[in-house]
Formats: sequence, structure tokens, C-alpha cells
Amino acid sequence: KTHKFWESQPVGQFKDIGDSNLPEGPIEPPTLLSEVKQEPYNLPSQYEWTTCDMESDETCVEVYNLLKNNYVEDDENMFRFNYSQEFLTWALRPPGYYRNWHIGVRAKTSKKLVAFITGVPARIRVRDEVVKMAEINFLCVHKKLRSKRLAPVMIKEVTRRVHLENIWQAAYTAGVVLPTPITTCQYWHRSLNPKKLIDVGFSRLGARMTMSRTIKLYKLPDSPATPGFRNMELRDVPAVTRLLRNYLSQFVVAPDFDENDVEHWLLPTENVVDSYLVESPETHEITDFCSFYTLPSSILGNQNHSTLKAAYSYYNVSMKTPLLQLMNDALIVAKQKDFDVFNALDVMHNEPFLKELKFGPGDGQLHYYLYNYRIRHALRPSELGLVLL
Ligand SMILES: COc1cccc(CC(=N)NC(=O)c2cccnc2OC2CCNCC2)c1
Repeated sequence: KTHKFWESQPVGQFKDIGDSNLPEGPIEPPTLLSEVKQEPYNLPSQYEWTTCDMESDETCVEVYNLLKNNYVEDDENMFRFNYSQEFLTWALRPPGYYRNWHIGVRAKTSKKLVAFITGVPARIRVRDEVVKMAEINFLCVHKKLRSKRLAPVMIKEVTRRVHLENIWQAAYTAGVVLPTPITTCQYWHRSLNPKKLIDVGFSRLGARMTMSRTIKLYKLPDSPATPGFRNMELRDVPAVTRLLRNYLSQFVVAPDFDENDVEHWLLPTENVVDSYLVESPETHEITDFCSFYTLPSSILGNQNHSTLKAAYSYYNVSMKTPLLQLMNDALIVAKQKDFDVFNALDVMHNEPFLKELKFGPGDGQLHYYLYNYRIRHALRPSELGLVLL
């Protein structure tokens, strides 16, 4: 399959794989800001660019509805991500965000929002280089406008606006293979409400398994096992930042979080992100941390259920409490909060607990990409310390 667009971009090309003469790092140098295209790229004549101000309730509802009806579906088109409005405002307004990186496309006549793409600024460390990047996400074209080649011009436009802020690298994920993944992750699911998951077709009853046997198999205790396991609070930000920075330093690619970032991304926000820590009852030292974000999916075409309540593993740090026990406590609190399923990628140190804690492999892969930054050899998922929303 020819990648007409991606072969024109400063990304690792398939033909370059294995060429160890190519240096690791930026593929193209920055250009002078005066040389960056000053005006937006041309859209087909019946469409116009718009900046989506996520602080405006009206715009946020438009973005929410566009994604709810047209964003990513699973491979069997049974589920579609249903990011909540509060999640979207959280995801798109981190410290230092740029409103004009929240880019929409409207039909000129109806003014309907028909496409969307976003960037948020992030400091990402690659080996020992901290690089200012844009995290690109929520690329969505209305189902009725697919294969009009809108995506390439939207990617060029967000790239142009990122360049205007003197940022020359980006990070993004996709369920499809593009030139060229820095790593490819498997996703895994842990049933919390197996009866509903089987009813809606997310899971299947195992061979020689009854429903009651399956419910018993996935049963969890009513409360966490670890002494000192509690919700993260504002006063914990400095300690969690230290814990997380130290833990993430072992991975090849990871966010370079400071206290402002930790306060935004990891402080519990209802219906958006949950985070817990272990405070030693004796020393009051904070020794471990775990977190997951809330991303429901619409269930397409089921009579009894319309929404799958899913938790997605975010950042976890195990220094004293075994990761297995810490993640089992995360499963326990997720079940208490009525999540139906707990999802995770095989990144960081996740792989060992995925098998132990009764996760099942998902039917797809998530590929990670860097824009305008070459990594000499693809990473193992366990070398990746970056979780995108
Ligand atoms: C269950 O409902 C779904 C609705 C749409 C797609 C998928 C499958 C899928 N593509 N899953 C993932 O990409 C995934 C699986 C485990 C952990 N994170 C994930 O994706 C995150 C990170 C990338 N942006 C989307 C959310 C499932």
C-alpha cells in the first residue's frame, strides 16, 4: 500500500529501516519562523478552518458529538470511543496549551463541524534528550467525508501551527501501520463485569465455562489489600512528581513531567482520571503510585446496553509494593467504581502483571510514532514510558 502522504514527511521511512548510518535525532532541522507558511493550507472550497475553543461549552459539545459519532471503532465495528466532554477539556488544556492547536473544519454553508485534529505541548525525553513536542490526537473526519483526502491537509495544518510555536517534533499513536512505528504495543483487557462483557459481545464465554464459573473467575475482593493505599491529593504532588520522574527515567521514551504537569495529568478528576498512592503507615513516605483514565465506549447495536465503562491503565510506579499487588488494588478500586473492563498496553513493566492478573489479549495493536525524530532501532514496548490518551 503506497503511503503517498507519509513518504513526503520527515518520518522514518520503511526503506531506511536497518540503515545504521542514519543518526538518531531530528530528521530535518528547524526552519526560521519567518520561513514557516504564514497562512493556513487550502481546504476544498466548501470547507473552512475553525479554532475549537474547548472553554466554550457550545464548541465542546460540537467536538464531543463529532467524536461520539465518527471517531475510532474497534476492528469489528462493535464499539466506538465515547470521550466525555470533561475528559476532552482535561486532555486538551494542559499547562501551556495553545488554543489554535485545537483545529476544526466546518462546512461553509451549514457551519457544521465535520473534522477535528488537536495538538498539546509536551516535554518528551528520548534517551537523554528532553525534546519539546506536540502530542497529536483526536484526528477525526466525519464518516460521510472519508477518502476526500482531508486527513493529510489537516495533519499539514496542525504541523504548520506547531512550527509557528517553534516546535519541530511530535508524538502520536495509531491502530494502523504508517512509516515508521518506534514501537508496536499489544493491548490487553481485564474483565471486571464479565456478564455484561459477554452480553455485549466484548468477550466470549470460555470453552467448558459456565457464566457463574466465569463470574467467579473474575471476582475481586471488596477493598484494596495494600496498607496505606489511598487517593492522591493536591498535597502529594511534590512526592508523586519525584517518584514518577525517578521511575520514568529508566525508559527510552517518556514524558519529562514537572509538578505542574503532575498536578494537571495525575490529580484525581471525577469521571476523567483516578490516581492512588501507597503512604507507608509507619514512615508516611509515599512509596508507590497507580492511575487509570476513564474512556467509555458506545456499544453499537445492542438492545440492553449502550455504554461500556472502560478504565485505561495510565502511569504506575512500584518501588516497594509489588507491581502485581499494586495493580490488583487498581483493579479492585476500578471494580468498586463500576467499571466494566480495565485495559492496558504491554508498555513499561506491564507485561508480567497482564498475564498474572487475568488480562486477556485484545485483538489489535497500538503503534507509537515520532514526527521528525529518528530512533535508530524500534523499541521493545517495555522500553516505552509514554501513555497517550
Ligand atoms: C472497547 O471499545 C473500543 C473502541 C474503539 C477502539 C477499540 C480498540 C482500540 N483501538 N483500543 C486501543 O487503541 C487501546 C487499547 C488499550 C489501551 N489504549 C488504547 O488506546 C488508547 C490510546 C490511544 N488513543 C485511544 C485510547 C476499542
